Amino acid sequence: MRCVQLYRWQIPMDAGVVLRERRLKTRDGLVVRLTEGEREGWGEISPLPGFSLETLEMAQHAAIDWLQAWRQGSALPLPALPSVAFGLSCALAELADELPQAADYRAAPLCTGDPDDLVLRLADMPGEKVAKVKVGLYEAVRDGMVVNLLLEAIPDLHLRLDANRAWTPLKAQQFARYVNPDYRSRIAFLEEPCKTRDDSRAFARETGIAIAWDESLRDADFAFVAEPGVKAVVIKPTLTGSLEKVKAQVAAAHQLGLTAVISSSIESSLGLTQLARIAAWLTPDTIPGLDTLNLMQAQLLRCWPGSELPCLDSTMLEPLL
Ligand SMILES: O=C(O)CCC(=O)C1=CC=C[C@@H](O)[C@@H]1C(=O)O
Ligand SMILES: [Mg+2]
Repeated sequence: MRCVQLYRWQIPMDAGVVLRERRLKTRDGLVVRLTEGEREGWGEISPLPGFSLETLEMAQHAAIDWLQAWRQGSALPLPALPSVAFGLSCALAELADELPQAADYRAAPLCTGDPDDLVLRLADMPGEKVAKVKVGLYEAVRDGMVVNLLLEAIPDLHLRLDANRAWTPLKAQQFARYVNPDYRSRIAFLEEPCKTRDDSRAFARETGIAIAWDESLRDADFAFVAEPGVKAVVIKPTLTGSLEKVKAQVAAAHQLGLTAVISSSIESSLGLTQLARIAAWLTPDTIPGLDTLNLMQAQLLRCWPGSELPCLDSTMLEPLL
C-alpha cells in the first residue's frame, strides 16, 4: 500500500541574509514522505525566492496533485516545476534505494563578509582547501584586496568567487587589476562576473581568470559547450529539476571536461544532506558548494554531521496531507 505525507515548514534565517537585494527572514518549504510497504523516501521542495520562478504556493499545488495520483497507484510524470520535480524525485529515489547513502560532507566554506573568519575556518580544514567568497557586494577594489589577502595568507588555498552578475565590464576589470597576477591561477573560477554572458567571456579572455556558469544554466538559450576560459558549471538541483535532469547536466559537463559543482539553493539540512549524497555519487572528485546551513537557525529532520543547530522533527511541522 502507498501512503503520502506532505508537511510545510518555516525556519528563521540568521539576521542579514540578503538574496537579490531582498532580506530573507525565513526559509519556507515543504517536505514529502512517500511510503510503500516497508520502504520510505523523503524529499524537500523549497523554491528559493528570487531564484526559482515558481512560488511555494505553486509548488504546493503541483505537489499535492502529483502525490494524490501517486497514492492511487498512477504513474504521472513529475511536475515541470523544478523544485517539485527535484523533491519528488529524491523521495522516489530513496524509496527505490537508488540514492546512495555515502555523502560528501566537505563543503567549501562560504565567506560573505569577514575574511578573518574564513582564515580561521580554513586553518581547521583537512585535505584540499577550497573556499567560496562572494564578490560584487562592495567596491571591486575591496574584493580584489580580500582575494589577495586570503591567497597570500593560505598558500595551498584555491578560491571560488561568485559575483552573481553584479559587475559592468569596467568594474570586473578593476577587480582583476587588483588581484596579484601570481595568484590568478589559484582562483578556481569566478561565477558569473558580468551581466551578460558575452561580457563574462570577454573578462575571462582578457584577465586569464577562469569563469563558471551558474545563473546562465537557467537561461532559455543556454547550452553545454566547451568554451575557452569557462572552467565549471554550478548545478543547483532545486533550480534544475529532477534527479534525472541533474544527472544529465553533470554528464554533459563532464563530457566537455568541465567541473560540475553540486550546490545549495539554501535548502534545510534534509535537502542539504541529500545534496551531499548526490555530490558523493555524481561528482566524487569535486567539493560541493553546500555551506549554507549556518544561514539558518535550525535543522530539519536529518542532521548535518557536526552541526550544533537544533533539529526540528516532524511533530513540529504543519501537515498538509
Ligand atoms: O555555492 C555555494 O558554495 C553555496 C551556495 C551559494 O553560494 C548560493 C546559493 C543560493 C543563492 C546564491 O546566493 C548563491 C549563489 O549565487 O551561488
Ligand atoms: Mg552563484
